[in-house]
Amino acid sequence: MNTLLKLQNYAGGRKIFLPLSLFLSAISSLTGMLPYIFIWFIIKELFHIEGDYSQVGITTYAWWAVGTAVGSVVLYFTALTLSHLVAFRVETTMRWRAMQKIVRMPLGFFDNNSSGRIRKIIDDNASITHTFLAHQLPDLAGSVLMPLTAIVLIFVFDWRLGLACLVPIIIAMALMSFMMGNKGKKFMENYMTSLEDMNTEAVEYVRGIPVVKVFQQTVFSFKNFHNSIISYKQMVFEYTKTWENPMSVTTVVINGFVFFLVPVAVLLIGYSGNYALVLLNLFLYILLTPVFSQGIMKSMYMNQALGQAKEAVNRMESLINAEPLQSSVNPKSITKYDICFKNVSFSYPGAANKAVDSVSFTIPEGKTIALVGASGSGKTTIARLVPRFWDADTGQVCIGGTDVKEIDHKELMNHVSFVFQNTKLFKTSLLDNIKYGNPDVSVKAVERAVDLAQCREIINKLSNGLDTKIGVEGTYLSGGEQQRIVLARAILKDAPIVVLDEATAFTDPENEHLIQKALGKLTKGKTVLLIAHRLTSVMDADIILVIDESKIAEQGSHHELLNKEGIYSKMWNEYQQSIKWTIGKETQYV
Ligand SMILES: Nc1ncnc2c1ncn2[C@@H]1O[C@H](COP(=O)(O)OP(=O)(O)OP(=O)(O)O)[C@@H](O)[C@H]1O
Repeated sequence: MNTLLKLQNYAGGRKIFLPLSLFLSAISSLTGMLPYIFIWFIIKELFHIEGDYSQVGITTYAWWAVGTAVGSVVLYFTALTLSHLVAFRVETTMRWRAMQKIVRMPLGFFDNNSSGRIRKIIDDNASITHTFLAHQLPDLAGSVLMPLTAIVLIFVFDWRLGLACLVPIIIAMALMSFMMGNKGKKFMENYMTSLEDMNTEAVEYVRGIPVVKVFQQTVFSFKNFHNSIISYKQMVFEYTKTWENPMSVTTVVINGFVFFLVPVAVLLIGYSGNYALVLLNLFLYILLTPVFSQGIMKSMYMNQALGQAKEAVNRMESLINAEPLQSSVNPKSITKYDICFKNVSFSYPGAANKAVDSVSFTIPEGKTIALVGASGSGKTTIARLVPRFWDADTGQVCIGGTDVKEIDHKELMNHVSFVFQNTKLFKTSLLDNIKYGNPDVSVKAVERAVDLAQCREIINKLSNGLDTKIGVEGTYLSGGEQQRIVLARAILKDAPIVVLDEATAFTDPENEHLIQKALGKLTKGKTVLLIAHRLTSVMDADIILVIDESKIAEQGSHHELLNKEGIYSKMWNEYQQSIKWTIGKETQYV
């Protein structure tokens, strides 16, 4: 019931259709019982059992039987139409609300929730609620009411045959509640989680196929994907095994009413004077018992469908009700572009240790600060607190003296450009890729950004120039070329604050030279936060912060830090050694 109320919240103006559909399908089920009773009267009249033969009576009963059968079908059809109307509305609203929430989530949310998982949560769960509301719900009323009415009827016509019918019903119900108990609920939860895991791992697997092929591996090399399939298989197999015996007994019992009815009827014929009436009642009960079988089977599937719908709504709501990025009631604008971290600490959700621990520093407007340090020391996390991938747990991250939480989100995004190592180009034209986020800029401005980002020779070698579509008809760019296109996008944006996280990583020397040139144009006169493993890229920074185990360990200019002979100077020496080293021999560093 709770699930139905939750679903109704998404039905908007069609809320009333849900109870209406249930009501009509309930009436349809009751009406569907009437033809059996009219047939009973027809046979009674036909064989002169307890009364006079009446031609008018038979015809009238026959018409009533046909009329109620047709009426039941019409009512059911109307109930289905309403349930479909409400199902489409609920599904659309759920998808809509989930999508709206996703765009309001902190960017860091997408680090921990892969696109595969999010797609699964939204697509699959919305579809499950649709199937439940449109197709299964109308049967809910019927599956409850029909057997209940049938139970009343069997006692009205002959309570002794009624008791005989009750035996298989009780056995089936007991087995059903055993199968559907807590174990069933837990299974549904695990089942949905398992499907999500498999989906996530499948997406990861498909993304990693080039690596799998290069190393001549099979699906078994993708341990997580393989494990997710195996654990899904095991869970479903074990659960199915627990159903094997009770399900077989239930199916036999609910389809074998006749074996319980016939012995009782034989006894009754022996004791009762009116054997014709006993036979007539037996005939009616044999007609009615498939209603029980159907009802019990339906309510069994209904229970399962209800459990699945409940789990689907809960999962959908875990996304819809997720904590979005907090926005200020009186959002402020950015007027100055210095960045200040005031005693900032941050831990990732569920992590035991802080990823950023009491970090304080200032980047004056127009200056460049570089973060260096061992892998996992917290550099990326610090950089990502500026554009609010996450919000600091304690302390403040300020731009121009204003806490980033107080700044209007759009304003913040407009004033910060970030370029990361894993760049993203859309499968559309180069022009659209560069203009992304600035759709109204002139082609002239795009051309200028292309030149500044050292992309001219990339454009010139493509037959359709800027209109060439990426990722189709064999048009692919190298990693370094893609990086330069992304830099053109950032140059066009011309944001006063630039965050660069490993923007030159994994590029060949030729590309690196061009990228460095493009970065020079992008960062000129801007407030820059730069992360780079190659220490030669950071030596010109105004200040270098050395991050060690989530804290600032040292800070100063390149020369100041070298003179300190601390962590930075050690890193610098190791870096020099590493670039001296070549395969097979050591070359002299010049
Ligand atoms: N999305 C995340 N969820 C949970 N923990 C994370 C997440 N991203 C990073 N971490 C953890 O936070 C710590 C700091 O990571 P961070 O990426 O900031 O380090 P880093 O210095 O930038 O490393 P690298 O130089 O390798 O990029 C690490 O222990 C890392 O495992």
